[in-house]
Amino acid sequence: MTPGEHAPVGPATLRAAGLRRVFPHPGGDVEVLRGVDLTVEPGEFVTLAGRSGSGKSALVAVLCGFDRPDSGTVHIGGDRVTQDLPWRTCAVVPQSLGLTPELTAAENVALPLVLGGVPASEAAATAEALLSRVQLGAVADRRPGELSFGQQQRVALARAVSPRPAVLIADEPTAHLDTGTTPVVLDMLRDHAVGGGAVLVATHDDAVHQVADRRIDLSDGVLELSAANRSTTSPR
Ligand SMILES: Nc1ncnc2c1ncn2[C@@H]1O[C@H](COP(=O)(O)OP(=O)(O)OP(=O)(O)O)[C@@H](O)[C@H]1O
Repeated sequence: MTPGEHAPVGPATLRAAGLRRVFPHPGGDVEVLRGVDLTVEPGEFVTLAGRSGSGKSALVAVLCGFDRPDSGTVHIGGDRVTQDLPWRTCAVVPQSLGLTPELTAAENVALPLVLGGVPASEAAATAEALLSRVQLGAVADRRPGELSFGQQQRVALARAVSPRPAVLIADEPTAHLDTGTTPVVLDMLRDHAVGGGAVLVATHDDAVHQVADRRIDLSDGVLELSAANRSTTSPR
C-alpha cells in the first residue's frame, strides 16, 4: 500500500452514452434500455423514476458495472466502468443489499475502508459513527440475519458511504423504511452530494424526489425529464 492509497478519489462525473440492453426471452426479447444517455455531476443529487418494470434496476446494474450493456458506454471521470471499480470510485446500494452475512453491521460498514487500506481502528471508528447516524448504533454488533430489512438497508447505505465514493448509486434505499427513518437516509444521501459526490437514486418514493436537485424518468427504455423538473435546469 502506498501512502494516501485509501484517500477518497476526487470529484468525478458519472456519464453514460447510448446504453442499450436487451434480455433474451423465449417469448420475445425484452429491450429494457434503448439508447440511454445520462450525466450526474459531482455535487448533484439526481433521482431516477419510472413505473415498476421500466428498467430502473437494469440501468443501475449497467451504471455500476454489475451488468454489461449490449452497446453504449459508462464512464466515471476518465475511467470506463467495470465491476472491478474500487468502492471509493463507485459504491452501490442494490435492492438485494449484498451485505456479508458472516460480518456484523459494524464490520460490513468498515469493510470497504479496510479493503482500501484504512487502519482497522480508524475504519471501526468511522463505521460506528455512520451507524449511529442512521440510528443503528445499538445494533452495530448484530449480523444482517439478526436485523430487519429496513435496518439492513441502512447498514448497506452506511457501507456505501463509508469510503466517500465519487459516485453513489442507490436502488430504492427507502423502500422498507418508516416515515421517521426516511429523513435520516435522505440526509445521508444529500450530504454525500453536498460533499462533492455524484448521487443517483432509483426510487418510487416522492420523499426522495422532493429533496433531489433533478429527477429523470425512464419510460419505454429512454430517459426523459419529468414534468416536475422541466422548469428547473440547474441544481439547487
Ligand atoms: N435477467 C433478465 N432476463 C429477462 N428479463 C429481465 C431480466 N432482468 C429484468 N428483466 C425485465 O426487464 C424489465 C425491467 O426490470 P427492472 O427490474 O429493471 O425494473 P424496475 O424499473 O427496477 O422495476 P421495480 O420498480 O419494480 O423495481 C422488466 O420487464 C423485467 O421483467
